[in-house]
Amino acid sequence: MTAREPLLSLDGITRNFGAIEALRGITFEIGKGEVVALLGDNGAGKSTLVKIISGGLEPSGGRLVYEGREVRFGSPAEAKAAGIETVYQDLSLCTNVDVVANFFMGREIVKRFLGIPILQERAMEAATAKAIADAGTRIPSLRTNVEHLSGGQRQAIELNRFVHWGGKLVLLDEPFAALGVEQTRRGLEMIKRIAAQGISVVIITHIMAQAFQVADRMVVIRQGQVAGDVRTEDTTADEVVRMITGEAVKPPRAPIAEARTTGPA
Ligand SMILES: Nc1ncnc2c1ncn2[C@@H]1O[C@H](COP(=O)(O)OP(=O)(O)OP(=O)(O)O)[C@@H](O)[C@H]1O
Repeated sequence: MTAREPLLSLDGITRNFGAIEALRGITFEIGKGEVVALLGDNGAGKSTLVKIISGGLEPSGGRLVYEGREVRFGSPAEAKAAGIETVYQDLSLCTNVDVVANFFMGREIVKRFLGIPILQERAMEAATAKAIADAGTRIPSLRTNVEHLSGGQRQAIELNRFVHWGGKLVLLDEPFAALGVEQTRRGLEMIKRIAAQGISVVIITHIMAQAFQVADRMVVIRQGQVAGDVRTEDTTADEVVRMITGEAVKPPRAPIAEARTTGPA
């Protein structure tokens, strides 16, 4: 359980695909400004869970409580409107336009002059420059088409955009899989900076060192259930591996309360 004020609580989330029970009652919380690493073996259910949180899949059962209210996201657009978004490596950027256009995609600043809509290019460029500078991201020129930027720079733009438009929970599924060492280091630093601003982050990673570098808490999923929910400072890589492989469960699951066989006299 998180020590912080919860932003999102998952309560008994299940998801079936036909006869396959991909998620079998997932319960944990994500605190405000907390970085939670979601760990687990292949097929454990991590991606399914992330899709449910971000509106890409509906749960078969259970509840999502977000900012104190039960929610149901029918689509990624609904989750995004609520401030929850999955950032996939550069998939949501338009590569044939520049950084400013990407930053304001669908949210362009337009003023009408004699009834004619005019794009406020300078205002948009200034706002993009400020957001990117505030985040400490370095990009050669905001007028560069995104196709000419590196994978790390594209990811930084996506994250900066998410923060700029009031995002509250960002989900990252193996965000550094295609990045080099230096770009990964910058990406991890950026996650920490984002979290320090009060934004919550869920990161799926198979690389234990990355989880230890960036996460406040680790939630281990095994066969569709939570096998571990621990603060990073209270665990070790060895213990997390044992939770992933099923040799350890932490905290231990509460025994199922025995049914009362005798009623009150
Ligand atoms: N659309 C689907 N149809 C049928 N089964 C699915 C579907 N999506 C996921 N599954 C099954 O649900 C289970 C969990 O899959 P999921 O992709 O969530 O695991 P994962 O932990 O993200 O794995 P990986 O690390 O390999 O990406 C697996 O048994 C998988 O085969």
